[in-house]
Amino acid sequence: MEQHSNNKRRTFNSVRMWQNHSDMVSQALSVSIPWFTFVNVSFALIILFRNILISNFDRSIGAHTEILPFIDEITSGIIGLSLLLVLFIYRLPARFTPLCMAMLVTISLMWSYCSYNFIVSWQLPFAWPLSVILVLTALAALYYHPTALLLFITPLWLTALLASVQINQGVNVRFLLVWLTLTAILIYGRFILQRWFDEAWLRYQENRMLIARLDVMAHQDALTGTANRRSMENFLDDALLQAEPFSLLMLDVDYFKRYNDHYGHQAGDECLAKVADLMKRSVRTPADLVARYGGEEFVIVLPASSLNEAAQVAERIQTNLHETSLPHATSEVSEMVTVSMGITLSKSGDSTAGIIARADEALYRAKQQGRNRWEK
Ligand SMILES: Nc1nc2c(ncn2[C@@H]2O[C@H](COP(=O)(O)OP(=O)(O)OP(=O)(O)O)[C@@H](O)[C@H]2O)c(=O)[nH]1
Repeated sequence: MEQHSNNKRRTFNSVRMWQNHSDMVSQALSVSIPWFTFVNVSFALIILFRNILISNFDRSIGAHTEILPFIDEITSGIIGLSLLLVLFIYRLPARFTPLCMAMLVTISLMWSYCSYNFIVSWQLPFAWPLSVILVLTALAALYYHPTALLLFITPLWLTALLASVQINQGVNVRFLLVWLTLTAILIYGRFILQRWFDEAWLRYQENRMLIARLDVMAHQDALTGTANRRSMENFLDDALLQAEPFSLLMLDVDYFKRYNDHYGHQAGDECLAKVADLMKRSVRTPADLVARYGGEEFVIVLPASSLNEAAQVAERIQTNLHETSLPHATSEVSEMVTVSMGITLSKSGDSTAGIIARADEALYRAKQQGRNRWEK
């Protein structure tokens, strides 16, 4: 039975990948952080191997070469920290812990230091696009996580402004305009991306509710709210795979044709729903399965139970039925609605059809012996 519910849970979980919004954010993080790292590591490697990629690069920059070894250490640090970040995201359940935040802000500060020196000390214009690409990468990778995004882009973005003030010895209006335009592009872009993310979450939730509704429709009997025949057969298949024996009751309402003929089909429906409710109240635990087998016939499966326990459930059904006192004026056995039941115990090598057939035979005997009773 455990396996049955596990199987069900597994199927359901594969459909419901995200339990909540933060699960969705976690999944997005685990997908985008490797790419974010790839961009950071690639840029850091380009800087580390600059003299191979551009001959005599270090000699061409002239002044302030004493900080070059420090820049190399910093870019190596960026590579190390970026790889650690991926590792953390995969080891932890893909959430931004304070440690990940600290790593992110450190990477950004390291880049800020590099780009400040590229621009201010060596007057290298390619440092601007480097900052812009890094910021746009962060936007694409982290737009759904505002704190992480802000932690990464703020130092870089402010450094770009600071470097411009330094290099121009004051505020350069044209640069300020470009900087402000890029800031607006960033903010607007994040807003649009976030809208798509929220839209996707909304659609996902709607689909989840729809799947849950379809799941109920596929496994439940609409009239009585009990399990339907298909889910009963699945339950039985699983129960037969377990080592522990279980018992099964088959129940049929006595003289139900006459009930319908006398009270009408709609009253018949109501009677079946009441009998089903009463059966649900009579079983031992919610793990016991009450199912509508067809028409006015029901099946109860009692996992890990003996024939005696099944007999106790049968007795409880009869007592509850007696207390409920549903009138049945045309029954030959009572003035109230009664039921007949067949009980059987599972055997090794049993099949679903076999155990149902045995319960059916026992039910037939109960009918033959006068109804309003149970037989095993
Ligand atoms: N109201 C209603 N009647 C149903 C439903 N499904 C089956 N029935 C009726 O249940 C009756 C079953 O009748 P029979 O199989 O002859 O059995 P019975 O009258 O209960 O007699 P015994 O079982 O021998 O006691 C039929 O008249 C079916 O139409 C249902 O969903 N709603």
